[in-house]
Amino acid sequence: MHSPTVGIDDFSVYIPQLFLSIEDLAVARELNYAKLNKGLGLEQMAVADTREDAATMAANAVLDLIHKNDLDPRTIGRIYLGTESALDGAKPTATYVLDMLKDHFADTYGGNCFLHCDVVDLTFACIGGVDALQNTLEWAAAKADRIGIVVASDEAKYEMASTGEYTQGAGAVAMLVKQNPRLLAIDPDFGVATRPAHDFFKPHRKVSKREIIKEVIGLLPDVSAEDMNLDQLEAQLANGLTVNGVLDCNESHLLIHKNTPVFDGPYSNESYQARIREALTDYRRRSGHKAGELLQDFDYLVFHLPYAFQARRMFSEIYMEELKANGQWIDFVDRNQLDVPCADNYEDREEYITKCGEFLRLVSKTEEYRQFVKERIAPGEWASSRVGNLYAGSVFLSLMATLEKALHLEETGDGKSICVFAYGSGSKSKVFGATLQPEWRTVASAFDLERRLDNREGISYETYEKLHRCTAAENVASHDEGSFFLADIHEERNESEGARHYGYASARIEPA
Ligand SMILES: CC(C)(COP(=O)([O-])OP(=O)([O-])OC[C@H]1O[C@@H](n2cnc3c(N)ncnc32)[C@H](O)[C@@H]1OP(=O)([O-])[O-])[C@@H](O)C(=O)NCCC(=O)NCCSC(=O)C[C@@](C)(O)CC(=O)[O-]
Repeated sequence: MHSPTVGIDDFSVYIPQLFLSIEDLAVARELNYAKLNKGLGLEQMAVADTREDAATMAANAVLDLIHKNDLDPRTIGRIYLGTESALDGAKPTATYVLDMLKDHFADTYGGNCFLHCDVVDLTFACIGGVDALQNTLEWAAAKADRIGIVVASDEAKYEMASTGEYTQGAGAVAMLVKQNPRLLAIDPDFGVATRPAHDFFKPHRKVSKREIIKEVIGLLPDVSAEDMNLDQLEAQLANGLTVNGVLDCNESHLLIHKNTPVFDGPYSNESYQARIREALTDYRRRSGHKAGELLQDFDYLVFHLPYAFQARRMFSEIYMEELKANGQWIDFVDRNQLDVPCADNYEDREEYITKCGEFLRLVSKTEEYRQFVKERIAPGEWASSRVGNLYAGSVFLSLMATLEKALHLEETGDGKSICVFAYGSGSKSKVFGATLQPEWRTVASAFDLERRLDNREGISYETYEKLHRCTAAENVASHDEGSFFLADIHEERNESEGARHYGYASARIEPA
């Protein structure tokens, strides 16, 4: 049976209005800016404002997609959200997105205009958006008139002064998924590799009441925790069944969920490198593509980018394996006068593994590899340099950046193909192929990505720190009309505790 062409018809992006220059962060942290800029490709990081969260960013991206494509909300069968910045442990963030959109379109299409729209969150670190896409592609393939939206939205926030801080970012990418797409047809074969890992995660952190009491006593002048009867204080908090406060709860401890992850940078890089290699092998097994033909089969390679230069740094291993598979490796080694480490020369296995890592870095510094990066990978890097990590949205931002860059290249006609490498910590990679469709130029010309990034507002390091510490009471951006915002969070400890309410700031109409 002939299977229909399904894929992405259009993209919309929402990036917060505020950014911090990486140079200013480097000065504040006394870091070597050349390392961050030349080594990791960082220029700016998008910073979420006080009244922005994963739901507002997703809703803003979806709203733009709906307007751009003149969609009737009643025809949208699903909105699937990929996020690791969930606002609730049970209620999907996607329901908040739906709430905002429903209110926005109620006057035109009625208050029930999204009643039959299926929404859900998919979470798998940075790859949740790709999981949502794969699922929605299969759904759209099953029936001709199905229209689905996939949106990936996150705030990538790390502890201050950690090695993740300079990779931070925020934003959302929404995409329209349907049959006969104008932009990108996506092949049904997705290669996948999954191995449970603790390279980056956001656990529920367990804090005992005793620990909190000790910390509070430590803040008091002239009192020491040693002088207090901690057992008695703790026992006072476990009386009866009613919950009278934060510490006066029934459990012996509190579970705290933080947006900032626990992570091991070098290990996360190793996981990324291994998983994309394994997923590529699986992709070949499923699709029939052969080892050694990657650069013949695909014009561009697009990756999840936790920072702009991640892919170029991690891909050298696959590059080497490709050359080995197509018989060009020996010539490459000779031309570049490389000394290949040989296991027999090392008694210590660790030393040999270190040598192999150093050797791969040398491969990545060759002129041939640099040229390969310039042509196949770099077109997808520039937006990441200016935005930082979007977590679930990063791989899609990189796709948009590649297409917007390709607009300026005459030779990029329809029929050109892209191999996409997605990664999510924890850990999983998916590899899939996409092909540019005849109308891709018209669609990509309206992305407006570069102009949107140019129109943002730079903030000082001091303002960034306030936003990071959540001490700014109001939005900082001087211009935030035409977007959804977080109005308030219900604070009273009753049946509505924690409920979030959102609003929409209408765009100001400038006098003629
Ligand atoms: C990613 C790391 C580990 C990087 O760690 P790091 O210590 O910042 O950087 P590094 O030392 O590994 O590399 C610095 C590069 O700068 C170069 N350099 C040095 N000095 C100079 C100079 N003066 N001039 C020019 N270049 C310079 C240096 O040579 C090197 O480049 P190389 O040669 O290796 O290509 C860190 O930023 C980190 O911990 N980040 C957070 C975790 C992360 O992003 N991991 C990435 C993989 S996991 C992932 O992608 C999933 C994730 C994070 O998105 C989460 C999810 O799935 O939800």
